[in-house]
Amino acid sequence: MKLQLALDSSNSQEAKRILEKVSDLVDIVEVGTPLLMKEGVKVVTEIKSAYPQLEVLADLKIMDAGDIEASIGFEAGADIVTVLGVAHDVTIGRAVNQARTLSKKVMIDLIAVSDVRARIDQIDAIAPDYCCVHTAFDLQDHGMDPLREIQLVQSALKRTQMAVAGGINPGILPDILAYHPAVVIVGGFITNHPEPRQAALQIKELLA
Ligand SMILES: O=C(CO)[C@H](O)[C@H](O)COP(=O)(O)O
Repeated sequence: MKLQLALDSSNSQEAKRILEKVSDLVDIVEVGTPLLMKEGVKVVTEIKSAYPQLEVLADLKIMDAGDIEASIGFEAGADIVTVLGVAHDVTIGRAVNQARTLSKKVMIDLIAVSDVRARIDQIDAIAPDYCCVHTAFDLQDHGMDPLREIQLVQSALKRTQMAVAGGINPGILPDILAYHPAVVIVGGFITNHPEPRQAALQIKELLA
C-alpha cells in the first residue's frame, strides 16, 4: 500500500519545506491542483529532479484533450497524472494511451461522479492504473461518509487499482484500510499539522 502526500498549498516554497520533512515516509508526492494553477508544471519538474526516487503525481484533473494535457504533465516529469472520471471515455482512453506510450500512469478521480455504480465499470474497462474515491474539499465538512463508495468501487474494479482521498486522518484510516486501497492519499492532515513529520509517522504506523 502506497502513501501519497498531497501538496495543495499554492506556495511552492511552503510545499517543498513540508516535503523535505517527510520525503522518506512517502511513496508518491502529489503536486496538487492549487499549486499547479498558481505556479505551473515547473513545480513538477523541480520536485522530480530533487526527489527522483519518489513517484510524482500531477493533479491536473484533466477533463478534455486527454493526450495533450497528460503529455504536458508527463513531459514535465510526472509519473502519474489525474483525469476526471466525469470526462468522456475517449478523453480517459487518450490519456491512458499516452501513459502507455511513455511508460507512465493515469489515476482517474471519481470526484463528482453521480452514478458511481454505473461509471466504475466503464472506467475499469479502459484499464487506467488507479481509480480514486475522492471526497471533495468542499464536501468534507458536510459529514460525508466515503466508506459505502469505497466498498462499491473496490468490489467492482477488476483491472484497475483503488486509491482513496479526501480528508483522510488517523480517525477514519483504519476503516478505509479494511478495503485494501493500493494508494492512500493524505494532504491536510500532514501539511496543516504543526508537526508534519509526526503526522506522517502516525499515518505510516497505521499503514504498516
Ligand atoms: O485533490 C485534492 C482536492 O481536490 C486533495 O489533494 C485531496 O483531497 C487530498 O487532500 P486532503 O487530505 O487535504 O483532503
